[in-house]
Amino acid sequence: MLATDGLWFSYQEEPILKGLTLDFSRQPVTGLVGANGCGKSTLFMNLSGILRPQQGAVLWQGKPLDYSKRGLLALRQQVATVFQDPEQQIFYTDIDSDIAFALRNIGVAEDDIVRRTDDALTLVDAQSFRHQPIQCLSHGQKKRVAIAGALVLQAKYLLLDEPTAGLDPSGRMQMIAIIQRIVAQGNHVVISSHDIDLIYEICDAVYVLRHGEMLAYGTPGDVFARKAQIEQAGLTQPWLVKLHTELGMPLCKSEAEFYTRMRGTHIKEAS
Ligand SMILES: Nc1ncnc2c1ncn2[C@@H]1O[C@H](COP(=O)(O)OP(=O)(O)OP(=O)(O)O)[C@@H](O)[C@H]1O
Repeated sequence: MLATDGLWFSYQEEPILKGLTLDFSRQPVTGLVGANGCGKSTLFMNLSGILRPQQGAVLWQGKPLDYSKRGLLALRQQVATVFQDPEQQIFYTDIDSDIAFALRNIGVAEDDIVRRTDDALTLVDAQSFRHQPIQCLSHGQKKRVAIAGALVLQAKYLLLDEPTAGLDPSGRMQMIAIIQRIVAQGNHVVISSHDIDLIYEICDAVYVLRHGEMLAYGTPGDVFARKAQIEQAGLTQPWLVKLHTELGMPLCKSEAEFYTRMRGTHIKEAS
């Protein structure tokens, strides 16, 4: 269980996160949305133990986080964070060494390292560029290497900060498929993103933050239907929700579902 209980965090004297009580274990994929500066990255750094709340707690497996070196090492094997900028997380020039780095650090046997690295690279579709130097990779490819570096730990929770930022449409679709594969393996994913359509389509639950406070929580369909509240948070509704609220079209979870339902409607009208 990964959660927060009345968490307050300030930089210097400035409160940024204000009494957040959130639970990321309720659903496989939880979204975190809010305007620039509302505290999403700060929350991720609290969840991964990089920052420590001044009041309240991060709860891991039902207990307040243990900030000892040992406690944090154990946490980071179970809760892995992939930050927005992949350059922040890549240390080596060759992909295999970079991904194996964390496993060597925790003393995993070499045979296991080879197997786990191979599995992680397959999961993120990185086998085709596995032997290229990292500096020759595109932004999207580096992002996938950074995710593989987190997956290799076999963490139960993956925190993804802006997973689709800077990706072209096909890179974005590939990222969605990767996230779905990670979830299909029984893991939890928390996604912080300004890509509101991604959050709507891929998440099972969404938290909306505003100035460090929780403004709303619920299923994407419920949360994004509340237009005034979404605008209050500095956000806009996903396009599929706009079609529903503005034009009365059926509320669909994905583009594919929308086209299927619309085709069905047209066929009925034509006959
Ligand atoms: N190291 C720091 N020292 C002081 N203030 C900081 C620091 N890092 C972030 N802040 C401030 O904390 C607030 C929240 O920042 P944070 O990066 O968590 O927001 P965010 O929701 O992730 O924003 P974005 O959507 O732009 O990525 C902002 O007002 C920011 O200026």
